[in-house]
Amino acid sequence: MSATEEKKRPITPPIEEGENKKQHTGGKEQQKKQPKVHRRKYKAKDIDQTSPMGVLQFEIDAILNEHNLVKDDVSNNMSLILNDESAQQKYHRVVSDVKIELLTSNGEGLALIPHPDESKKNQVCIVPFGLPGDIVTVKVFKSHPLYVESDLVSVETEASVRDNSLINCSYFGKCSGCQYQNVEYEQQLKFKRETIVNAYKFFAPVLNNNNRLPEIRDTEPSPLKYRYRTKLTPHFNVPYKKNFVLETRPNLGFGSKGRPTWRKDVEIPDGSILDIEECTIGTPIINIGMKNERARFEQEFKKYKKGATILLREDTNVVNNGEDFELKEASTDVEGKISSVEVNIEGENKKLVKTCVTKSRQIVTEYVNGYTFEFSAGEFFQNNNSILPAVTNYVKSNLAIPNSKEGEPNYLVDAYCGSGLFSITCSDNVSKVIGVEVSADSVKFAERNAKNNNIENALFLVGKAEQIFGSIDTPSNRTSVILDPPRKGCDEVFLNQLSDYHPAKIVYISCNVHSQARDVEWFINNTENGKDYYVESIKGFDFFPQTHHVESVAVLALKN
Ligand SMILES: C[S@@+](CC[C@H](N)C(=O)[O-])C[C@H]1O[C@@H](n2cnc3c(N)ncnc32)[C@H](O)[C@@H]1O
Repeated sequence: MSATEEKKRPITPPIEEGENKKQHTGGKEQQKKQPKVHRRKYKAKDIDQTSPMGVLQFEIDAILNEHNLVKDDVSNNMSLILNDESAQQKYHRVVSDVKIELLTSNGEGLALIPHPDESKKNQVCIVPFGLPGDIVTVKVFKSHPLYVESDLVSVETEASVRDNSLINCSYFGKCSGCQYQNVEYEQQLKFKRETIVNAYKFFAPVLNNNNRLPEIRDTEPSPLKYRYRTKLTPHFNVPYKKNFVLETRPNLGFGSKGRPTWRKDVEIPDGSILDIEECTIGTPIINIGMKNERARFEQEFKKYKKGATILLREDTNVVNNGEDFELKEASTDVEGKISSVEVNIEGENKKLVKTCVTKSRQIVTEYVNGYTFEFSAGEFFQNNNSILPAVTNYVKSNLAIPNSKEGEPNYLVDAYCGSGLFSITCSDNVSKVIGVEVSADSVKFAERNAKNNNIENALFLVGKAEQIFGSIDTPSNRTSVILDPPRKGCDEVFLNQLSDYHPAKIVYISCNVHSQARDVEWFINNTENGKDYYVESIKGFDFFPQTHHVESVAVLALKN
């Protein structure tokens, strides 16, 4: 055996996990001390079931069910893959003739491919940018106990939903931001509705299996399909080395999704961060800001000792036509002039003057349905301004308490209210609004926003939603509650209190329909008064066209 062959040998013999090592060391001479062999073990990470990785487990079950398979039929020998280089090569290979069967909630294709080790077995393979019906070639590059990850190499037969001529961005197919640019918009909306259907199937099985869910409504389209995102955060990396000085400008842009090669019309350079000059889902002023900040970075990158994120947040100044106005601090062009974009408001004698703010503590303004909202540029605010009138109107129309008599008072509790978007836009239909929010900073803005919009019936409290009901004195049978929690959803403490409070209506808005479905199931089936409610409607809103994301609004009402 030559020296090079020697080097290629596996580091350790391929011992199965749990196998008695003595079997391999039998014989007297084996009593001698053997050098300790370090074997790598697969460590499963704790995952939130409602995160994309958690949802994937349900999606794997779905594809297995479809083929009458069980998990053993697709399992991978992780001990072997981690400890045996030749096994690794066998697993991480190119596979052709792969049929994409499902789309995950993360917007990736899911397929079954032959197992590299056992002819009777298969593997579940994730194929980013693969669409249901595509026949593709993939390169498997990472293995997990029940699935493998791959890059899309080429598309041999295109799915009927694929139309690559629709692609609007030269980085689509490698950038991790968009998944659906090559799908007609109507079809994107259908995919998103399917995500909601599946979320309730996976996370609300009791309600789903007992026909206690309404038909999921059609997804509400975004008025803007591109150029809608009012916030972008391009970033860059600097290698971590002592006294390291950057010689060339690092890539500034967004994370890449593997190393796919399927786009034959453009060559997208590799890199964990793609260098992106323009993002077609960002608003015009955000892209002007991106150009300005890239030019500045070109001059200043040597100053950076570590990677960073650049904030680009749209700021909207409402200006009466013909009135003089001064622009606040914002991104400037190479000549030091503040960049701005003007938009006329139809039928009104005012215009919107938009700039791009880069400082996270700076106060910015959004204009929604005639209301203005101020908040810190780095804080949460919905990122697609164009769909906000439709969403806020929908929420408002669903707060009405059934069988109300003329003149009867009615109240609104807006849990997780942020800087007051729903409290304020829904305030004119109700006697009093109480907004609750954990961030004191956001509450200050909610109060300020109520004042600026001449809203006098709103009160905002700093506190955890889980602790609010003690301090809320509105009669529950005349009160509707809005929930708009972060991605992880509500906790059981909150849902129990909500059930004890027993409001007349609940409108639950969510950017993670999986945690929403879990919470709705738990609220109705596990809380004291949950049985008094039914799910009146569920509808998706497309805040992020071209991507897999969908927001969902579920309305719960009291049974008669
Ligand atoms: C998805 S945002 C919604 C904000 C607001 N409804 C809007 O649309 O602008 C969720 C908000 O919940 C707040 N939050 C997070 N955990 C909370 C908790 N336990 N109690 C109250 N608010 C919380 C966050 O600070 C954030 O403002």
